[in-house]
Amino acid sequence: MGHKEENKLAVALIQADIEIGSPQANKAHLQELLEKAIQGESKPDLLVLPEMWNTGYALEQIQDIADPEGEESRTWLSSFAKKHRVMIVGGSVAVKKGDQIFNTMYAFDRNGQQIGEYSKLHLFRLMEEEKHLTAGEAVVTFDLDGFKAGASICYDIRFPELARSLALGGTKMLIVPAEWPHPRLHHWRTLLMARAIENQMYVIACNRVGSSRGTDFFGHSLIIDPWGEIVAEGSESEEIVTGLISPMLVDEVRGRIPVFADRRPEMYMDK
Ligand SMILES: O=C(O)CCC(=O)C(=O)O
Repeated sequence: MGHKEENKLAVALIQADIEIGSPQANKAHLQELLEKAIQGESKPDLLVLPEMWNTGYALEQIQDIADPEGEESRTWLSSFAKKHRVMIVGGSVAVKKGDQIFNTMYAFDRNGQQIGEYSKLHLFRLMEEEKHLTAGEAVVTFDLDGFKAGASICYDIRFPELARSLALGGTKMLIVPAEWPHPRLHHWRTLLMARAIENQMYVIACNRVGSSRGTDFFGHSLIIDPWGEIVAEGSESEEIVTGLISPMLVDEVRGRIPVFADRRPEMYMDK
């Protein structure tokens, strides 16, 4: 399956600033950052973008500026992936389908083939997402160079059920694009850490930076290994956060503390 030496994958998180309500400016800016990411010393295998990078949280204009069927975003991401033989999890984009708007992640393999589409399951009421967006209806995984990855967007990480069901389905890495703001840095780091430790999987989380309409986004993109160790963490400024992951470590950690074998699903009050 073309695994790199020692089965490691080089991951680059595009911790970008996003201009609210300006899809074209954002695409042009991200193009520059993606070019920069692949020119680094070791070329990444996987690029990850932040949440809603096309529009930001311009919810009152979203009907006018969301990408119809995700067509433009998908064409762009797919051709970048193919040209540079790199996998991309394209953060998420505001997508218009009929008169509904979704917050949707698209994933591409090294041939530019789309291998995943996931729309945010849990809409964030604090920002009135539910008034403007339609929730996704599916839990989604895709294959990244032979390793199963699971999709999750921002607020989704507050729902351990989603990450757990992905882990039970064989996911080895949880990919989390976000626009997570101050003052909830503590929640962001702790929830991501918990999802990694309890599910014994990698958590790969790309948050935006910058400010929009009085909200400050803190970056702190994170790559956390299945033992809960931080492989890489971003600052609060725009940057490309890189780290090497070794999905084989997931099996090792799961073998060491056999949490999945020790579960008592028949006892849990979630029926
Ligand atoms: O849950 C949070 O605190 C932040 C979530 C969020 O900003 C989002 O889902 O867009």
